[in-house]
Amino acid sequence: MNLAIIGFGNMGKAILSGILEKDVIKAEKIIVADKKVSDPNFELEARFSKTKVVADNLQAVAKADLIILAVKPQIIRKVLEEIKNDSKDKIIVSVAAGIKKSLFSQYFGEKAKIVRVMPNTPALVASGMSAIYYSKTVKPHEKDFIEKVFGALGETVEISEDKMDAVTGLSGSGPAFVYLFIEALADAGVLKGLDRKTALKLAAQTVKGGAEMVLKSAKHPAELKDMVASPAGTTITGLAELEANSFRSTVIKAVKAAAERSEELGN
Ligand SMILES: NC(=O)C1=CN([C@@H]2O[C@H](COP(=O)(O)OP(=O)(O)OC[C@H]3O[C@@H](n4cnc5c(N)ncnc54)[C@H](O)[C@@H]3O)[C@@H](O)[C@H]2O)C=CC1
Ligand SMILES: O=C(O)[C@@H]1CCC=N1
Repeated sequence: MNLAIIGFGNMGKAILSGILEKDVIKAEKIIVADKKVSDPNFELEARFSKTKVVADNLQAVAKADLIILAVKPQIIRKVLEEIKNDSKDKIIVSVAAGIKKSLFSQYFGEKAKIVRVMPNTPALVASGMSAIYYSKTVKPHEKDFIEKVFGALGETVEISEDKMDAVTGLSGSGPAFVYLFIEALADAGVLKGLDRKTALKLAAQTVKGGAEMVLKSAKHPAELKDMVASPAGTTITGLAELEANSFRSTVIKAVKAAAERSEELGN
């Protein structure tokens, strides 16, 4: 498989990192295109030095069997217009939030092999979560290969397209919500006298440990919460404060708003 990645920003880099790290596709078979490459100040990080990086999208797609589109939803139409004649019969994988299969069909035809993926940035440390939707025309061995590509970035799950906006609000945008929580925990630690470095480590490891408990213990989060909260203790006092300030309701509203924004981007 020859791979082209169009868009070499946060997500394009995260995907390439995972592919190279797990050796899913050899660097020599990958070509990356990003218009910023033509900027005289553009510098390629050493870890990507074996991969060909160009400014011209058409050069990237010319020999590709698989094209990963990692440009912003707002400019994807422009890129599709540019590559449409040179990309028929190739597998098109888009990570763009909100952009539906029906748009790709307009450019590549109804029978085109379209895959939509919603990854997240923890992919950079192989702890990503990617939800994948395959159009019916994608063959089982092609699905296996794409599963391997995104499996190199962390966990994967197959979903129907109508769930993609919900996934985008939850696991696509979710890391940013988690970082805000970690930052707030650390700030609180600093407020109570911890140094910043220690506070941040305590906060991040607490979130990581909590997540691992949910994933590995098979216990409901409510049961795990109850295990922490001693009668008349510290935890229940803190939990009461979170409830009084609508913590859960606020998180639900944040994910809902992000999912609705994803819907809007597709319209
Ligand atoms: N950042 C994230 O956490 C996630 C992003 N996504 C999706 O990934 C896509 C990319 O997002 P980011 O990487 O965050 O954005 P970004 O802004 O970091 O990267 C986009 C890249 O596209 C390049 N670009 C702009 N116009 C171009 C053109 N005409 N041809 C080729 N390249 C061009 C830009 O120079 C930039 O390097 C978006 O569609 C987003 O919805 C999906 C899941 C998570
Ligand atoms: O903020 C965004 O639009 C992208 C999609 C999911 C995460 N980042």
